[in-house]
Amino acid sequence: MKPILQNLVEMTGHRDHLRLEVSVLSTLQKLSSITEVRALELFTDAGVPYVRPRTWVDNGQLVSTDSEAAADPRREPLDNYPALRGCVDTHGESALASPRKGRYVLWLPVWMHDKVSTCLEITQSRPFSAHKLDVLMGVFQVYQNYQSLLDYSERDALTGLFNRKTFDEQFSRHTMSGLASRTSAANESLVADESPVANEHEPVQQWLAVVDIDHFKQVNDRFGHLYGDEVLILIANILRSSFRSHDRIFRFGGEEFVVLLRSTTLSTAHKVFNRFRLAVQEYNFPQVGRVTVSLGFVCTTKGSPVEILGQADQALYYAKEHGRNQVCFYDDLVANGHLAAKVANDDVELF
Ligand SMILES: Nc1nc2c(ncn2[C@@H]2O[C@H](COP(=O)(O)OP(=O)(O)OP(=O)(O)O)[C@@H](O)[C@H]2O)c(=O)[nH]1
Repeated sequence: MKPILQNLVEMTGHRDHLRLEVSVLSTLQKLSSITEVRALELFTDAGVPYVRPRTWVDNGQLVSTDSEAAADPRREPLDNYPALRGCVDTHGESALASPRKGRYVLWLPVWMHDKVSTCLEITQSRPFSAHKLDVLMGVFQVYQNYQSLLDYSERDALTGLFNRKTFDEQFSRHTMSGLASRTSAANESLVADESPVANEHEPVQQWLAVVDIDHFKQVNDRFGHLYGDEVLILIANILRSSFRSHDRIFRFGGEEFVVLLRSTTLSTAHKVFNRFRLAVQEYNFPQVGRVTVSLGFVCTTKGSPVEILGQADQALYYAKEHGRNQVCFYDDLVANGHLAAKVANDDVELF
């Protein structure tokens, strides 16, 4: 039992979901008779449920992918795993596959806010004994509880979106990995492989948008803070339904939100940001009626996190000063002479 305890201590030392996942798999892998461990990601694409490996053992090492799930060539329809599909549909705790050729597979879905996006898969060469299942479930429970604690610390209490602290961590990591992929020739094929097919004239890139509710102070002043809070919750819901699951949405504080749009072209970015703006404009907010948002966005490939955020903010304030309820792209504003490009200042470091 001692090695398991040591592994649990190591596992709960992580402050990152993916590292925690690797750590739990490494713990499970060390148990006797286990031949294979994987973490599967469950997601839907065009209404069809899929599953793909996110962490698995390769040459004796646990490896993970952070690539876009929908574009992963290893994805399979969830229907290929009937026992797991049945378990997910019935909100089950675990599922055992029918044994095939001496392979016994156990699935443990990770339920979070009544949703499942991760499932651990444990394979062994003989049937799972009751004692073994007890040990596995014990380790899994610790992992699941710790995942939800981590999740809680990463989110804003009012809207359930990721908070500013999480943005700071994820965005600096995102810009660092972007820099690495641009400077490392070895990484180029990986990045190309993981991105959706680009239009030959339009590169696929990442985009950062800052969203701010227009005249939100008036909402609070006229209807009170409770209605103001409800507007924030409803806009967070519209944000969640307007973007894809691998995009990231943060509440930055007050009535300001940030969206990180992954792997898409400039024209698609314009389209989806405007689609979100129109969805807000058309929504009938209880008591309050109509609310609008302004949005400034920029590509995340050039500059430090501070510069990128500053440029999106400049575009947002341009939108605010020129009528609100609109989407402005920083590069267009600079190209048309409406904004002066900010001079890069590598000395400034806020992250
Ligand atoms: N209800 C509620 N209000 C908040 C919260 N956080 C910030 N606010 C309010 O958001 C308002 C922001 O007002 P301003 O920064 O003046 O901006 P605005 O009225 O939206 O005007 P523009 O941005 O110029 O369109 C203030 O009244 C804050 O009190 C919150 O969590 N709940």
